[in-house]
Amino acid sequence: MIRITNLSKEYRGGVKAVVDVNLEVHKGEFVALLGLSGAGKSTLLRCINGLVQPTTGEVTVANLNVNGRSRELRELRRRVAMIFQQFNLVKRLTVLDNVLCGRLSYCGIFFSCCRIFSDADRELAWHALARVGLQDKAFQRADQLSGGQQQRVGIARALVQQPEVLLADEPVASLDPKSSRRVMDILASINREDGLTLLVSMHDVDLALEYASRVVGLRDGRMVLDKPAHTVSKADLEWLYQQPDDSAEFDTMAEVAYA
Ligand SMILES: Nc1ncnc2c1ncn2[C@@H]1O[C@H](COP(=O)(O)OP(=O)(O)OP(=O)(O)O)[C@@H](O)[C@H]1O
Repeated sequence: MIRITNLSKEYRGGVKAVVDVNLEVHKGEFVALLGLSGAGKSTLLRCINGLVQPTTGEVTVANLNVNGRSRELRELRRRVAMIFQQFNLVKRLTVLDNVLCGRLSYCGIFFSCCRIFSDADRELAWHALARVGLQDKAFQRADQLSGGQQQRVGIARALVQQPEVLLADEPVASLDPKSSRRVMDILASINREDGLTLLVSMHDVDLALEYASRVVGLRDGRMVLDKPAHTVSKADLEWLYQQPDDSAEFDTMAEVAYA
């Protein structure tokens, strides 16, 4: 479903955020992306949906080239939805209107500018709100909701896009433990019931190991861990989260932890 080949991203100023990453994610997998702050998780996710242009390498999603022609990119943007740590909702719009924003890529320019949605779109939005348990908040302004509720709106917006892949950039980093679990439960049910492929960057290792089927770890932009979640050991995590200063051997260590 997602194929990443020799992907590197160097930002202006010479920061190497992603270094020669090769990764294949299969349909229906639930992959947690782990690593220290600055390890390159967000950059990698953004390269997958075309928000960041890689310096070298290639990404395809469902055989569509992320850096291909603009028509291909438009199609890809429909198939790949993303949710963010800070939710990225339009604060002054209602919850329902925010969810309907997930349909914009299916409308013509006129309809999307005027925010005119079909009955079918509205039905999809109601259904998505029911799935995340927020139908009763449909007509409230988005900024009147708690963080956990706003993230659930973000998920509903992603669902109405009817994507094949859902990328989530630290979706629970700003939430309390109870809200985090609720969001993770919803993501797990979407993965299980809809067969959506999930790639989720996280800082909470326990949650990642509990919910994901596979763990990919980045360190200084390099992929240094790729294992089924149930086989990830304490030593793997210590290695992954070792501060760069702690490990003079890092550069010379040839072997990475793979299944
Ligand atoms: N737009 C940018 N311009 C320049 N450097 C950037 C840019 N975005 C990220 N970086 C740098 O690239 C590196 C990787 O950042 P990235 O945000 O991808 O890491 P991350 O693992 O997602 O971190 P966090 O967990 O803190 O979100 C960091 O050194 C960061 O400072």
